[in-house]
Amino acid sequence: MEIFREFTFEAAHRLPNVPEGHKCARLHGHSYKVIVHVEAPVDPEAGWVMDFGDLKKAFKPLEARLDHYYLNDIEGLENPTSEVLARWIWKRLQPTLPALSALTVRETCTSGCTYRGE
Ligand SMILES: Nc1nc2c(c(=O)[nH]1)N=C([C@H](O)[C@H](O)COP(=O)(O)OP(=O)(O)OP(=O)(O)O)CN2
Ligand SMILES: [Zn+2]
Repeated sequence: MEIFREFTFEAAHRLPNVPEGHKCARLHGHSYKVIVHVEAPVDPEAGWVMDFGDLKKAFKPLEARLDHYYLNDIEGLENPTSEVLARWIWKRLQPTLPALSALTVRETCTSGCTYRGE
């Protein structure tokens, strides 16, 4: 079964590689939403895949690194598109969450991406 937990953080960014005149070349911010999915069998004794609280603990260091920062200043996020950010988070979360199955990064209510580690 697959479970998920949603996290939010606020951050500023600009996209340095967009075509000239693109609005996203300008400094702006987002209330990012990250949805972390974990897939594993339901433990028959506990009745859950894993404790949502442990998911929260696993994401905490990432939230601390991203919340209220200028993403372009962070190593690996010099071009902080949703896609780059999803891969960046995956790489850092997967070692502590080996059952990580999908990661959705939403920049706005209507835009985002889902990464499955491919
Ligand atoms: N594939 C991607 N396209 C875009 C990304 C991205 O990360 N991956 N990022 C942006 C910008 O960061 C932009 O801030 C968000 O884009 P957009 O959805 O266009 O945002 P708006 O809220 O301004 O949308 P409108 O409906 O036009 O108001 C751009 N593209
Ligand atoms: Zn943006």
